[in-house]
Amino acid sequence: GWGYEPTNGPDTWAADFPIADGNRQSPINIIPKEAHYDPSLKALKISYDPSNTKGILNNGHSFQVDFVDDTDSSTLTGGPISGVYRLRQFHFHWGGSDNRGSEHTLNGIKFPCELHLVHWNTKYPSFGEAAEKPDGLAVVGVFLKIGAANPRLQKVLDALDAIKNKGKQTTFANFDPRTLLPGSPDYWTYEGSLTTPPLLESVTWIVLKEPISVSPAQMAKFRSLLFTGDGEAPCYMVDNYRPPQPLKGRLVRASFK
Ligand SMILES: O=C(Nc1cc(S(=O)(=O)[N+](=O)[O-])cc([N+](=O)[O-])c1O)Nc1c(F)c(F)c(F)c(F)c1F
Ligand SMILES: [Zn+2]
Repeated sequence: GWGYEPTNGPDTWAADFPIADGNRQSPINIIPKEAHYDPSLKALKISYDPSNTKGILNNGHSFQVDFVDDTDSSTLTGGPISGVYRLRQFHFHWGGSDNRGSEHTLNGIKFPCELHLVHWNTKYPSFGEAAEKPDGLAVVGVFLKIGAANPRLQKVLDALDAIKNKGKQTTFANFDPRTLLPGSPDYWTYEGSLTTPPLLESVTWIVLKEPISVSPAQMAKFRSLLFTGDGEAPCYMVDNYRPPQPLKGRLVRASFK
């Protein structure tokens, strides 16, 4: 199956997922000077219920923290979206060293890691249905930059020893993803896609301007995970990011001047 190695990585995905060469693919390089300030953009309204936390899973491409999404208790509204989007899961993308790892870039600069909080539009009956619609998903992206250790990340990182291999999952409860968000509400937004197969063009991207911090030791924790299953030749889970894709005439809007 698809992955991030030379034989199955981003340059090979178009063979099985032709939409990889589509007109609204993600991620992109964000050039702040070329973004359009849109005064009509609302503030993001994020309210998560930590008791919705369901578990943490090594899915072979990243690790994800899943949330119960059968009620409107953990939602995203406002910003560039209309209606109510429910939090489904969050996950990260990161590099084998601190000079790479993020999917979105800023003026061509890569960050060592990027957090994605995946939400789906409740005007559709399910996540799977929403993922097939042009306004079905909203993903909030947060850059992580090297600095002081981030205490908010630690609870997530401490769970990784239990999910070292692909397919492993463990209990994870009462986590508030809001604690991972930066102080500034400023964001860029554009219409894009999932950045992993099936690369569906159903995502309104909301990329926050202010990064959060992560320490080198914490980055080493991310890099201790394995792409591979128990009993397979071990391959460290690093460089699980897709590089920026062509903008193809899309507008990037900014919520701030
Ligand atoms: O649920 C998904 N989560 C997800 C998205 C991304 S993402 O990078 O594409 N993203 O949107 O942030 C990265 C990872 N990850 O663990 O790395 C993820 O686990 N993907 C997903 C899927 F697997 C499907 F089979 C499908 F039909 C669908 F609609 C989906 F949206
Ligand atoms: Zn992602």
